[in-house]
Amino acid sequence: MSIEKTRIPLPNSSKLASLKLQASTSVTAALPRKVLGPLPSNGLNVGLKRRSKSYTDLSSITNFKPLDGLRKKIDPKPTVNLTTGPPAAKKLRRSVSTSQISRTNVKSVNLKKLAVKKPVVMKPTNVTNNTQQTKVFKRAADTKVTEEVKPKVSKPARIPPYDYKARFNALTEKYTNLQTMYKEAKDKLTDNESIKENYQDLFNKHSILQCDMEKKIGENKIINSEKNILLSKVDSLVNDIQVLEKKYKEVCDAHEILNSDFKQLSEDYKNVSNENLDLKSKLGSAMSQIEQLQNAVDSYKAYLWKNGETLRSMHNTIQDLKGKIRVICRVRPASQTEQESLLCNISFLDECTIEIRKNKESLSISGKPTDAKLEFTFDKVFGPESTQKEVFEDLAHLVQSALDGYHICVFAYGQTGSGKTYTMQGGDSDESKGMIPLAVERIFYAIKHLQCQGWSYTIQASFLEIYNETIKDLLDPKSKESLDIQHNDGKSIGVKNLTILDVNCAEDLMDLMQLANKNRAVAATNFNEHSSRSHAVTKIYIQGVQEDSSIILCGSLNLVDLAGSESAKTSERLTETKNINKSLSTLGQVMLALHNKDAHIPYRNSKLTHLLQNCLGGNSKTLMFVNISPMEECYSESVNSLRFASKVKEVKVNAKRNKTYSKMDASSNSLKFS
Ligand SMILES: Nc1ncnc2c1ncn2[C@@H]1O[C@H](COP(=O)(O)OP(=O)(O)OP(=O)(O)O)[C@@H](O)[C@H]1O
Repeated sequence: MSIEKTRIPLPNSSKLASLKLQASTSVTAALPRKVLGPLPSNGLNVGLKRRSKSYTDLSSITNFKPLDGLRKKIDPKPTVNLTTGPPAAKKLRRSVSTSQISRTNVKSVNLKKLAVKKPVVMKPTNVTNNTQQTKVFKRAADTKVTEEVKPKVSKPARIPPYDYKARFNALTEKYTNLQTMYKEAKDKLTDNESIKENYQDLFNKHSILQCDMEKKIGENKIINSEKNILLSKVDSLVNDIQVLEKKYKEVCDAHEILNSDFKQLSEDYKNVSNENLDLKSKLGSAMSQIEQLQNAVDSYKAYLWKNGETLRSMHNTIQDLKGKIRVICRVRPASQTEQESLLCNISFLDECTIEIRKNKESLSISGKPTDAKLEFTFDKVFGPESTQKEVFEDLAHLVQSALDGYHICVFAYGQTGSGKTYTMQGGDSDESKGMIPLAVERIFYAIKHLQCQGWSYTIQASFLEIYNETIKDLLDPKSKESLDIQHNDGKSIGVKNLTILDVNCAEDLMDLMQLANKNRAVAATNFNEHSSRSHAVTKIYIQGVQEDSSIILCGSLNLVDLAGSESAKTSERLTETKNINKSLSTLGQVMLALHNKDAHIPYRNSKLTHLLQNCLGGNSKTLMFVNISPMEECYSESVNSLRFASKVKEVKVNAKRNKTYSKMDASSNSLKFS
């Protein structure tokens, strides 16, 4: 906006007053206060007040209507809050301030000039841009500076009242100025409206943005909480990572160790592989050697088998030469209680001859010359000092014969208390083991060795006693089954319903023997506190199989502990003693008949001889122990026993080996003897 100073002639006082009123109204109305702010005290009003007289008539003359229209169009109450509005409002405020400054300058300059009667007409020009505004501002500022300096300006020439033309021109110019201002204000109003619209839009956007912001704040809170959760997770993850790092380090260390171990093992594996290859080649050569050796072993086995057979036959020939029925005499030692009693005078002339006679003192008491010096020869005689193992040596050969498929019968004969049970069963200590336990041990010892030659053996056992001519199963004493003697296939003799149990080791058989001993009939006699009052028969069944040659050998070992012979006169149990003596005398008759080679052998006269039929006169090798008591009071019984044993020794029987070549029925539990 440019301002041109024009000297306007002052109107008369009435016109001036109306002009003053019109001007003040139009200016103040044209520039809304809320937009422009309060008018300065030294502004237009002041100027107009001072010049009220000169402008009153002017308005009535010119009827200056454009101001009314301007007043109506300008909104007296703009709603824009310039202090808090959006940037568009600030822009408006800035532009308004600029125009205000311009307006103030107009007032401060022009109206002051009016006051000094030098009216300056402000000729507004279209302000199109900020540069022009700035120019206006600068010019106004320059003007202000000029005003502050208060330079001495020459007063404009006063329009004389009569110069209506000049006054009209001035007023026209003023009108033009005001019109320009009106346009400006209108533009600004338009701007205001657009600004208002913009503001409204912005406000709406602001509201939307605020809502969005609130939403975002809410979201932000959620995000924050999530962030916190994530942060705590991150912390825990960091801890986990640290732990994992530690573990990773440990694993790395372990991995390194394992790597080194692996390398070492790889090297070892290589070495072992090489060694393995060497060994494989060696194995190949060894296998061929083994094959050769196997062939050699087979041929040696055959050779050994032949030799074994030869050895067996030679062994049994020797046994046969010794006699089919062998008799061994054994004199027991006197017990501590018997030491002071009179003993028989027994001499052992050699290992087979025994001399017995009555004690010298007893002879001298009788006063008669004695011829009671009796001499007996047996296969072996053993004195009181002999041990169980020494006695067993002869029996050991017969045990071998049983393994070779022979039936062996060993029985102890003698007076009660003469040491039969001791000889057959023995005592509790290892050294005092009798013939039965020693024979069992020898059987299992021999089986182990024979296994190397391809033999496999099955061992079974049964225990019975003949008491008062009744057979009792010692492994099942309460059995009510009838235990009768029967001939199996017309060859072997057995007992019906007798318990026969498998035995896998020597200990098994010893346990069975102890059980049988508990069930055996025992009573006190004059010569023995625990006298056996029955004949006890322990039978061990032996079956050997050699798979290569399909040979089956069936042998048996019958170990008989006879009841002690006793004088019926001295016995308290007559029936028992009679039965014992009867069976023993039948045994003597059988031996005599066998010795005499009688046509009839009275085996069936007693259960004992009937059961031992095959052992005494048939296909069997027999060993008889004749036990002698050293006591002088037993002299007669001892001599009787010795005489009986001598008879038995003279009996000749033919033993046969029980050898078959048939395949054995493996499912069969019981053994069948041919
Ligand atoms: N060789 C021996 N060494 C040591 N003691 C023996 C010997 N022989 C027998 N005895 C002892 O003599 C006693 C009688 O022996 P044992 O019981 O064996 O006689 P028995 O002939 O069986 O008698 P019975 O016929 O009455 O049963 C027992 O105490 C036994 O220990």
